[in-house]
Amino acid sequence: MSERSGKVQTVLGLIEPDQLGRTMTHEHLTMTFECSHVPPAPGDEGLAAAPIEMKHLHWLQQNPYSHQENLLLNQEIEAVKEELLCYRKAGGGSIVENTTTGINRNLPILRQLAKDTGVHVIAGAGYYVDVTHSDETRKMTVEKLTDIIVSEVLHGADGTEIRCGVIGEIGTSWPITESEKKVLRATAHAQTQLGCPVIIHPGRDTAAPGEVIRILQEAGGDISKTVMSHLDRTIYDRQELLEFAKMGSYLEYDLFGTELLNYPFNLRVDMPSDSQRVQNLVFLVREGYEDRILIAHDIHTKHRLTKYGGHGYSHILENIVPKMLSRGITQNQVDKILIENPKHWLTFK
Ligand SMILES: CC(=O)NCCS(=O)(=O)O
Repeated sequence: MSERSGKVQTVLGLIEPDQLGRTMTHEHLTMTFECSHVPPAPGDEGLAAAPIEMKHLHWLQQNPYSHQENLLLNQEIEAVKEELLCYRKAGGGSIVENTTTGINRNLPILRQLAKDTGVHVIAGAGYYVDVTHSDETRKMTVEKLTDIIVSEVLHGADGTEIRCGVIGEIGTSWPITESEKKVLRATAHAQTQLGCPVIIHPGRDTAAPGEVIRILQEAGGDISKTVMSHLDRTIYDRQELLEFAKMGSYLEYDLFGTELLNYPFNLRVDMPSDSQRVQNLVFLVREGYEDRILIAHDIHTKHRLTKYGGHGYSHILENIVPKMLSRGITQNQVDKILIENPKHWLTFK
């Protein structure tokens, strides 16, 4: 038993699980996403370099990764603070902030935002995808990576004493690279030592989530305490979804608010609409998975903030929950998805 057992670790310290309230399990409050810049289509260079303006909003919504400035969420601390205050007013209690090494985690800012807004913020330990791994990271052994991840949870990360409360989002590509496999094994070893929650960013291929779970399992990870993120853009076939669900991880639909015709990272993917995401939740609930579902918006670019005409952090509470209820998901099931499931996932063993 450690001091963390039975508790949730926020950037302001340990809290009782019942204090969490409604929780978005996959968001970013400050990060940079330059690693995922997509060159604009020929002819769009001017739009890609122009300041963000109302008249360009539709283009930005359809090409979010082709606009360099849009990838700098770290420039919007004041706007994010305002949005978190709105999130609280809308009934939100907590946010899991998934920014890991490679996309500019900033723990002092997370702590300040938590202090200023009263929203519980849980920070993420570990590493994002391979393209962001430093040479030093690539050379590390699994043991060294494990020690670093454990230390980020026990003692604090990035030279601060601010502690992470989950491992992840741990980034993986497709195919999974050797460096990413080492980080996955280190994640499983750290989870075994700490009894903590884990969250994974899978590569953009239907086979990716299952492969990640197999690697974690072989390294001794606790799959029942692991979240598979971004299922929206990763597994679309219902039979394949059920096969994956049987592996036992939490199933996360975390791109609510993203309505995108061409998904630039995998043009074969038809990004679902919010209505289709809700249909997937209804399907999983009917198949008996209401205890395994988590949802969020994964805000990681400027244009999704209300300041820029986006949906903000309260979209699920204000718009998606009523839609879920109107499609036959009960209030009790909504509470499971937004309160009980996050609580069980985030509580240290
Ligand atoms: C920050 C992050 O990794 N978001 C996921 C974007 S993706 O397009 O679903 O991979």
